[in-house]
Amino acid sequence: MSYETAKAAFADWGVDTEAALDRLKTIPISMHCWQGDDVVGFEQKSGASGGGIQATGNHPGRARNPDELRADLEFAYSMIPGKHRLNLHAMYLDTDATPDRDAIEFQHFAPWVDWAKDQGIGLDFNPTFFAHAKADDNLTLSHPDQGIREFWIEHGRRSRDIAARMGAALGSPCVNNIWVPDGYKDTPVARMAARARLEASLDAMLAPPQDKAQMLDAVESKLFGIGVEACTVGSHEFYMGYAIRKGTLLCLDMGHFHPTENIADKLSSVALSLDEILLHVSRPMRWDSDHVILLNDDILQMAQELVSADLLGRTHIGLDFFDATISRTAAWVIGTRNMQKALLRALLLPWTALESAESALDYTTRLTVTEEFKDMPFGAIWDEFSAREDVPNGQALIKELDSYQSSVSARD
Ligand SMILES: C[C@H](O)[C@H](O)[C@@H](O)C(=O)CO
Ligand SMILES: [Mn+2]
Repeated sequence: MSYETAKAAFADWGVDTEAALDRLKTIPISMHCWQGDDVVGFEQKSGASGGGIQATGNHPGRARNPDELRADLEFAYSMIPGKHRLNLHAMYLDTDATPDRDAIEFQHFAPWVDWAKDQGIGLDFNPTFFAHAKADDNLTLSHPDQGIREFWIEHGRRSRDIAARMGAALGSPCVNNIWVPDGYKDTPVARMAARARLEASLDAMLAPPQDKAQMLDAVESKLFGIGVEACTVGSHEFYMGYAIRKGTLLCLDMGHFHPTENIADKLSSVALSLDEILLHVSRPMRWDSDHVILLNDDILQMAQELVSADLLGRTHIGLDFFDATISRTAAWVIGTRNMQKALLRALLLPWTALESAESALDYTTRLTVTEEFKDMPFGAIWDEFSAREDVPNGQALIKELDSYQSSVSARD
């Protein structure tokens, strides 16, 4: 179907496709660097990612150094319409120096900032509280040992400084997201003590003031992880309370809740108490939290909530998945485009009609409209968006993904 025909079909329902395309173009997605190398990082050491997160698979082409990762990212961005961001973890420093985590500085990340400037993209950042000998107990900021806590507090403080410098250099606030793996494999007896230590460490870490125009603090909860099945110190309730009391962003990771819980339903609840939200868009499956996102009901409902609750202006959308069984660049491209497609579909819904049906308790009309809309020509609108942004679709996209993958397959 041509764009003009599809546009007319949406106009019949009072939906302006041009307004939807204009809005979609302005929504950046923060692509996570760690999909490109299986969460290994560039600290000039070997070892597993730890912290209960693990990429499985051995598809050829893993980026082995910052240059390879940047090349892969550039390719991925060229297959995704619009301008996006990069979400960098502290263990992806680019330097010949070998600073420990409590000694990282902005200069160790300067090549990333220069590159981001060249690309015209913003950066987000994360302290790395895993894959380190001082995290081997699965306890970091809540460790009973004060020396270990102080080590990680220093890492966190430095990460905030680095994030602020990144934000200042790029003219766009850098979200610095704190996720710690802290937890217990078996039932602990002193949960309160662990949570009090985590809170005190976070307070110490966040004490130095930062300019919100340069960096924004975010905290991320989790229900459980491999090796910490019984208790996660930074649970949802812990961080929701912390974020509300301290004025940080709350990071909602779609893979960090019980499988029957729904992020779409949480957004409006937390948004009434928080200024801004960070999303880690992911796809949980059984006990794993990080499959490449599909254009499925979870993602569609979340995007609908962002649009209907008018939350796009205060929600930072980041991705968080890692799959080493498929082309890593294809994973980024598929996942990011799916997030955009979900947003586009949400922007193309007849919200006025739906909301007036709901407020009139006319649930029959609400259901009829949402079901009829499933047959609307969303694909033609996406095709138009991609064409305007000079990005391929369908078989042309597959050809590009295959050809890039072939060019990196010889990496060992
Ligand atoms: C690498 C990320 O920090 C990590 O995935 C975190 O965000 C998380 O979700 C851990 O399960
Ligand atoms: Mn996450």
